[in-house]
Amino acid sequence: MGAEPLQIDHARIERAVREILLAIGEDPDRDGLLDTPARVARAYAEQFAGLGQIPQDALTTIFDAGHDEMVLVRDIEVYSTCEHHLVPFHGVAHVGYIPNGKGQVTGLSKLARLVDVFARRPQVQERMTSQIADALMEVLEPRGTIVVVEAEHMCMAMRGVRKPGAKTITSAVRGIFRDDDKTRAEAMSLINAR
Ligand SMILES: Nc1nc2c(ncn2[C@@H]2O[C@H](COP(=O)(O)OP(=O)(O)OP(=O)(O)O)[C@@H](O)[C@H]2O)c(=O)[nH]1
Ligand SMILES: [Zn+2]
Repeated sequence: MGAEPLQIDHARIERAVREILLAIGEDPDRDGLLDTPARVARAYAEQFAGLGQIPQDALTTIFDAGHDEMVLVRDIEVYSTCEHHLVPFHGVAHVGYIPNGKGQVTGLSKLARLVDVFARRPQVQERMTSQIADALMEVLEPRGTIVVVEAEHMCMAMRGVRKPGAKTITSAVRGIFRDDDKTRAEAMSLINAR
């Protein structure tokens, strides 16, 4: 099942970027900036491609692996865009789940694809973390899921409070990971094992 692909309005982005360049006192017609509005439009189309996607677009492969214990993919590189300042935040996501009684699992790469569906949108880290967990619960119907995201926000590093290196850690636990301390602790020890 796939959603209608989102139509990013390149011409509109180009007009807006030209306006911003004028507003900061730049000359959008100088050589180096001539192609910038079109480049930004292409970059935004990629950065915000997740707006046109739904979790089912990512979790396309579900099969019976006869495995009903924890599956955890750690250190999934994540690049997203802070919706407050439209600058990047980046880090890693750890995504785990325990399959349901039918032993249904998804392809490992699909967990990383799911992360991207939500990362490639204007985001706050907390919502992105919850959305990944909720989508996994909805599509895979596992016994539970855990999502932990560790990220550095450029809006806190390069501007504003200027604290490079500060890490924000968010987590979302559902099902058995919420109800059972031992299961959650097992996942956290796997996530933190270096
Ligand atoms: N909770 C949360 N806050 C975020 C995230 N990304 C950015 N922020 C914060 O959003 C807040 C926006 O605060 P405002 O006071 O409206 O904006 P601002 O004047 O640019 O704030 P400063 O960044 O402190 O200069 C800031 O504290 C950011 O650090 C996020 O993913 N989650
Ligand atoms: Zn920000």
